[in-house]
Amino acid sequence: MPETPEVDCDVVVLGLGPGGEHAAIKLARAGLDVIGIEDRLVGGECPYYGCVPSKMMIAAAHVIADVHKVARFGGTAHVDPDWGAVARRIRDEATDDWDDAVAVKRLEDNGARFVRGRGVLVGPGQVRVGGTTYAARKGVVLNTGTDPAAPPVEGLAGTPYWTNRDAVALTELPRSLVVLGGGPIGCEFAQVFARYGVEVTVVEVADRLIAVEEPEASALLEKAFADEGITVLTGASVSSVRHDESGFTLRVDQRDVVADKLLVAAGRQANLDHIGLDTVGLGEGLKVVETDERMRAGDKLWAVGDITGKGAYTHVSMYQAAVAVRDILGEDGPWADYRAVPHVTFTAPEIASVGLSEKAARDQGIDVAIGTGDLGARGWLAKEEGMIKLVADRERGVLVGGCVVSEAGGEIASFLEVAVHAEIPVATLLTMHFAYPTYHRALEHALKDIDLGSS
Ligand SMILES: Cc1cc2nc3c(=O)[nH]c(=O)nc-3n(C[C@H](O)[C@H](O)[C@H](O)COP(=O)(O)OP(=O)(O)OC[C@H]3O[C@@H](n4cnc5c(N)ncnc54)[C@H](O)[C@@H]3O)c2cc1C
Ligand SMILES: NC(=O)c1ccc[n+]([C@@H]2O[C@H](COP(=O)([O-])OP(=O)(O)OC[C@H]3O[C@@H](n4cnc5c(N)ncnc54)[C@H](O)[C@@H]3O)[C@@H](O)[C@H]2O)c1
Repeated sequence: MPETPEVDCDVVVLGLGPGGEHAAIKLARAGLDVIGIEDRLVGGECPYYGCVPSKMMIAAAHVIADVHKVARFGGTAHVDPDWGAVARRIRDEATDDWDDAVAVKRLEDNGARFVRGRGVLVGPGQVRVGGTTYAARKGVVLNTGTDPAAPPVEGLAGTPYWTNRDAVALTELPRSLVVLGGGPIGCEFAQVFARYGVEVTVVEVADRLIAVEEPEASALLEKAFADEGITVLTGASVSSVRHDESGFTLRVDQRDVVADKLLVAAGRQANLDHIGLDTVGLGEGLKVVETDERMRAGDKLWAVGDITGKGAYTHVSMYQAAVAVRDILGEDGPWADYRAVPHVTFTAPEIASVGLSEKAARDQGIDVAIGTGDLGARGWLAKEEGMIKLVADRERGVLVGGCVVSEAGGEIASFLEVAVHAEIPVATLLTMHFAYPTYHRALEHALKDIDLGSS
């Protein structure tokens, strides 16, 4: 038997999503011999199929919808939506027609070596691609990310349903669409397509949209969707899916829901099967890879990104990559801390959260005090509905979480990120100035609403 060719290096990065790409470039710039291995496109889901194209679609859809506000303030305006312009921008400006040549060049220009192919762990610090083994003296950074998951619904597997990867590449829109799953992906796409004139139905098995968020946030989003003519079926159980030349038929509880196209946005599955985890002592069939505060997952192994189960967000993946890089370079932290992880669903209104929800805080046994408020003077001026909900630890007198539902909610929530991260006492926050009439001034009212008692 001929020996498998072996290529030595300091670090192999297996999977080049946002975190893997970041780690490979940082480590190579620090002088290490790095090999990055990617099966599809360098950069992963975010630039080609996720955040970037979806947010381009959202930017366009929100502008289109804003035209309809003219009548509410006085005046008339007319808009002719053109999906072709959005599709061209995604193809040309966001994805280079789904070509990663620029990203590969950036990797190599920074000193890393690149291998295209599917890598499999074959032992601590060892990854095989095709017939070649890449042996990493320091170890492997695992960043294999997720694929769209298909729920086990009868008939679904044999149909030409879409996932996010199809949705971002559409050049023409259907007349009608069912979105299966009312999480962040389903809701963002549902609103974009509805704003471009598609008749949209969202089918969600949970009793509310984006069920990980505060119930008050879900209620506001459901109202906004209803106002825009999006049909939302919550607590809805899909027993079968059929497809023929007239389109899709979903059996939802006791009725049929019919549409031209079906978008499945019912969650993700981690790319952890058949990648050789058993060869590094982790076993097969894992849903997430457990890591310590340095992102170490085992002997000569670090893991970053969605596969760690700490929040499937680009900023988490890149944060974790920076932590792993520090550990690999022998630096002394800071290590991973998830108390103030933010996340934003870019619907209108935007739902932005930081840290713990009320339920999560209570589940942790925290003595919870809640403060709520509306969007204050600016909300009233702009005729925007929204809300602020703050979650405080009464014992420590600090915020442990918060949710802002508002236009630009993600920006307003940066205040809460600082407050939760730096554990600034609520009493100190209340001594601040809050500009009038901003949205963030509404935070002051919600802070005043928190009853910290006498402790
Ligand atoms: C529609 C949509 C919208 C989103 N919007 C946002 C947003 O607004 N903000 C936000 O923060 N997050 C958003 N996300 C989530 C975000 O895209 C992910 O959290 C982000 O991509 C980080 O993923 P990751 O680093 O784990 O790896 P991924 O991006 O999943 O990349 C992993 C890479 O590993 C490669 N790979 C897998 N297995 C192998 C193997 N065996 N060998 C070689 N290569 C392999 C894959 O081909 C892939 O390129 C969105 C996601 C979607 C789908
Ligand atoms: N703006 C952002 O930051 C952003 C945007 C999109 C996605 N993401 C990330 O990507 C992750 C994945 O997003 P997602 O929306 O696909 O997943 P998700 O798991 O967050 O939501 C999926 C939804 O589908 C529902 N569902 C599952 N099976 C179903 C069925 N058979 N019938 C009806 N409903 C069903 C679930 O109850 C859930 O509400 C998110 O959790 C988030 O971390 C982030």
